[in-house]
Amino acid sequence: MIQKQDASSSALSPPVAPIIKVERLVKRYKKAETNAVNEISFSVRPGSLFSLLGPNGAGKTTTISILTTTLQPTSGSVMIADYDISRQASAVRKNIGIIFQKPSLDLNLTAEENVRFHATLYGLYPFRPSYKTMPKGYQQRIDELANVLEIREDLFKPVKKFSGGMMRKLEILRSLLHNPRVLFLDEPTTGLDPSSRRSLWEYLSKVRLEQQTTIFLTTHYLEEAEKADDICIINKGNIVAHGTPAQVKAELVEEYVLLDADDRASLLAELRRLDLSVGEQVPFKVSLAHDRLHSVLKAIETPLTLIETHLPSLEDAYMEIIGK
Ligand SMILES: Nc1ncnc2c1ncn2[C@@H]1O[C@H](COP(=O)(O)OP(=O)(O)OP(=O)(O)O)[C@@H](O)[C@H]1O
Repeated sequence: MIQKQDASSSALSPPVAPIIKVERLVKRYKKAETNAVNEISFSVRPGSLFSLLGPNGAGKTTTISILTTTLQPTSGSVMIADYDISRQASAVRKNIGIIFQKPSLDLNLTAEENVRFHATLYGLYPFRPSYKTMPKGYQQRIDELANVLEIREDLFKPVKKFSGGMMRKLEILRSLLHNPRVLFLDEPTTGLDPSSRRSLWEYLSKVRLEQQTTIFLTTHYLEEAEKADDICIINKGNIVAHGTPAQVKAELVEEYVLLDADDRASLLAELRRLDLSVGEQVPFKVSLAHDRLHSVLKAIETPLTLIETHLPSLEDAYMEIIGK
């Protein structure tokens, strides 16, 4: 198992206190025979994009529900922005924004009304009957976010006229209104077409850069997780890999090149002289990181008839882990 628990500290930068710290978290549902989440520990760096990946039933929703204070853990501890989720749940809620799998907008209201009612419900601003009569602070914040998300023009339109992508943007806007330090997204792009999915990602990275928000994401889409700073793969309630996408890939899937030549004896002798790990089977399979490939190929003098590189994708790593 890969576990890079302390990706935040390096020789160049001082260690940064995690914004989320999960320690030995366990959830066992009533009457269940096994733990849905089985003593998992990980931490998330402030301002980073963190992705929790796993197949159906892995324990992602259970974990995100505990972290967002909607489900009680069986044991273990979770700290978010220095608050304990069990003892300081309301302080945790003030510091987080949540976007659930199912949209929760009122289709009969305009976009701005949806945001206004939410803001009033959460005690962020006193209720006023129109946008114009709301406090200046509210108007400025909603304008700023609507500009980032590029839905300024649509703020006063009824939500029932919105596309799926626009609704998602509105939900993001609404969840960011109180400046949360962490935004939780549970499979946010499920049901969106590829172009809405792409633009949602652009908006999320913009928001992350401009608002310094930490993003905690669960997804089934590997290409989305590949954009994350850190990923954590869970399967049957256990962490099976944790690190940057590159670390997960590098440690789980081998990078190699297949080489062949008419004069195989000469090629094999050369590969061995270059101190490369290679078997007798043809074509020769040479374990080689891609950054060394060029120099090794230049050093080989035997004329080659085959050069085939194999670079692992996160998908390869994922299938490798989940298949076990
Ligand atoms: N309310 C519940 N009562 C009993 N068992 C549950 C409950 N919710 C989830 N489980 C079980 O806990 C395990 C983890 O489920 P969870 O929903 O957290 O997985 P997931 O990774 O979010 O899956 P998916 O990708 O399908 O949403 C599964 O075995 C599931 O059957």
